[in-house]
Amino acid sequence: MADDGSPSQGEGPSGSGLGPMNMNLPSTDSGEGNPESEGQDQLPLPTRTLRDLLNPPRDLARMRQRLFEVKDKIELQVDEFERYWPYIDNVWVRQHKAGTDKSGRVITDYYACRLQRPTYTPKSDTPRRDGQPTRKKQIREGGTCQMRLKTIRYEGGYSGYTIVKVGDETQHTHDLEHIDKIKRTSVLMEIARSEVMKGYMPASVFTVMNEDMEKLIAAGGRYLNRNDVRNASQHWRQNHREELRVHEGYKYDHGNGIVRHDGATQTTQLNGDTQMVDPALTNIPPLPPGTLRFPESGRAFLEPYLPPTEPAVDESGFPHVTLTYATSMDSSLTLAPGMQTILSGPETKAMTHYLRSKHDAIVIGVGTAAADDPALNCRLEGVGGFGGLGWEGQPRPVIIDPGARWMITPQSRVLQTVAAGKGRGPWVIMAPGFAMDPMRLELLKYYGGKYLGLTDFDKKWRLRWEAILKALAAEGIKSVMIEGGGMVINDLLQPENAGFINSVIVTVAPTYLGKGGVGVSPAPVHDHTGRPQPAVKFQNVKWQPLGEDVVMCGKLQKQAIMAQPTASGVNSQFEG
Ligand SMILES: NC(=O)C1=CN([C@@H]2O[C@H](COP(=O)(O)OP(=O)(O)OC[C@H]3O[C@@H](n4cnc5c(N)ncnc54)[C@H](O)[C@@H]3O)[C@@H](O)[C@H]2O)C=CC1
Ligand SMILES: Nc1nc(O)c(N)c(N[C@@H]2O[C@H](COP(=O)(O)O)[C@@H](O)[C@H]2O)n1
Repeated sequence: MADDGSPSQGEGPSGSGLGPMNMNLPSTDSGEGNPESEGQDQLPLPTRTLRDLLNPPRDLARMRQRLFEVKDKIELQVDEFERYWPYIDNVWVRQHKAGTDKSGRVITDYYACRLQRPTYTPKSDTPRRDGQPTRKKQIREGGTCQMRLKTIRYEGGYSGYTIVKVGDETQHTHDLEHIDKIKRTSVLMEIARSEVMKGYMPASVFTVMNEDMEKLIAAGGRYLNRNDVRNASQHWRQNHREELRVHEGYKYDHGNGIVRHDGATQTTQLNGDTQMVDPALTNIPPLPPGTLRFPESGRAFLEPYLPPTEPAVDESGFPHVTLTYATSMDSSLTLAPGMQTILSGPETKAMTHYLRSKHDAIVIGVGTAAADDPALNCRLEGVGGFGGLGWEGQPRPVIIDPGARWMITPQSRVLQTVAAGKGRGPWVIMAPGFAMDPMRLELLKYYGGKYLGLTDFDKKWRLRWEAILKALAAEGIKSVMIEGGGMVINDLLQPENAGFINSVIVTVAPTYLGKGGVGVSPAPVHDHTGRPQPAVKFQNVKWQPLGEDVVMCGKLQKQAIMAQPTASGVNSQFEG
C-alpha cells in the first residue's frame, strides 16, 4: 500500500472518510528492546519536542559519527552527554548493570553495538496471549558486529563522562546509516510521541518532522516513517481515544497526505501549539565571561614552534616541551617574589591561551602555584567549557611540588575552575618522602587530579627533568608547556636540561620592573678553556610584535646545549 500519509481511522476528524491505519505494518525493528513497544505505561512524560529537532545540539551529525566510531577517548560534560547520547542510542545497547567503584563516584556502563545481539527469528505461528492475530514481525539481523564501548561517569568536584572503546574490535562492520535504517533513536521516538500527545495526528507529526530534512538526517532520522510515529504513540492512543488534529497551517490533501497550506511558513505554522524556534532557547550555550579570542589570521608565526599536530612522544620518549613566559625588559617575571604581576597585554594573553590549547599539559613550580593561585586552564573560544565540547583543548595543570608545600583547598582557583567544568584536575609531582596529608590527597582526587610520586633527584636534590618529563609521557602527555616561575625556567635553561626544550616562546612587555623581582637569568657557563660563554643561544628566531608587546620565538642552538655549567653557576635557589 502506498503510504501517502493519509490519516487513519481514529486519528482523523470523524467523517473525514480517510483510510484505515494499517496497524499490522512491520516496524523497523522486531520491537525487542524498543522502549516504544514495551511497557509504555512506565514511560516518563516526553521531555523532547519538535524544538529539539529544529534546534539540535551543536555539530550533531559529526558528534553522532564520533560516538558511533569511538576512534579515540571522548570526554563529555554531563549535560553534553545527556544531550548527545539519546541521538546515538539506536546504535549502542547497554550490556549489564552499571558498576560503581569503592568511592561510589565512578560509575561504569558497558554497551555493545546493536548488531552484536544474535539474529532473531520470530516464531510466526505463536498466537498472541490476547487472542489477537499474530503480528507480522521481521527477522532481526544480528551477530555481525562486535564493537563495544564503556561509559565512565565521574561524580564529585570533577564530573563528566569518558567514553572509550573496549575489546579487540577497532571498527563496526557497517556504517551508521545502516543502524539508522533499522532502528530509530530514542530522541526521534520521543519527539514523535510528545507531538501526538499534544493531540496531533501521527501523519501530521511525520510531515512536520520532515520539514527540515537536513536536520532530521543529522538527528539520525533519514529513515523515519509514519509507522515509527504511530508506534511511538501507540500506547498513549490506546488510552486516549479523542480526535486528533493536523498541525496549524497544515491540511490533509488527498493523494499527498498532510501538507502545508499554500503560503504559510514553517515558523508561522509551528509557532502555535508546538512552541517553535525561540532564539533564546537554542541548544548552544552562551560563551562564559572571560572567553578569549586569538584571531586565526595572527597565528601563523607560531606554527613552527608548536607541538606536531599528530602528537607522538618522540623516539627518545619525551614529550614536546615549549618554554613560555612573559618578562619585562629587565628580564623579570614579577615585581617581588611571591607576587603575581600582569605583564602580558590582551593580545599576548590570548596568544598564551592559544598555546595552552595546543599542549596536553602546563607545568609550573609550586612557587608559582602559591604566589598566583592560578586557574591554569585555557579560556580560548572553542575549547571545552568555552564553546567547545567536554575538555577538548584543555591542558592538564601539573605542579612540581616535591615537598608538598602547596596548600590546596576547595577555594583554590584551579579547583574552582574544575568544578565549573572549565579545566582539568591538577596533577602534583611529589617526592614520596614528603607525606602530604590525606585530606589534601583526597581533595585532589575528588577534583579529578592526582599525585605522581618521583624519587629521581640530582645531586642538588632537585627532581631530574628527565624523570619529570618521562613520568608525564608515561601518563599519555605528548606536549608540555612550561610556564615558570623563575626557578623552574632558570633550571630548565641550564645546559644539562636545555636539550629537553623544543621551542621557546617569550613575551617581552614594554616595562622595567626594577630590581627585587624574580629574574630569568640562567647560571653562567664556560667553555673547556674556562672562557665565559652565553648560557643559551637561539636559532630559527622570529620576533613578532603583538599589541604593545613583542613575542620572541626560537629553538635552542645545539652548542649552547653542549656547554658546561660552572660549579658555582648552578642555580642555588632550589630547595630539595
Ligand atoms: N611572568 C610570567 O610569565 C610568570 C611569572 N611567574 C611568577 O614567578 C614567581 C614564582 O617563581 P619562583 O618563586 O621562582 O617559583 P617556581 O614557580 O619556579 O617554583 C619553584 C619551586 O618549585 C619546586 N620545583 C620546581 N622544579 C623543581 C625540580 N626540578 N625539583 C624539585 N623541585 C622543583 C621547588 O619546590 C621550588 O622551590 C611568581 O611570583 C609568579 O607570579 C610564574 C610563571 C610565569
Ligand atoms: N603569559 C603570562 N603573562 C603574564 O603576565 C603572567 N603573569 C603569566 N603568568 C603565568 O600564568 C599563570 C596564570 O594563569 P591563569 O590566568 O590563572 O590561568 C601564572 O600562574 C603563571 O604561570 N603568564
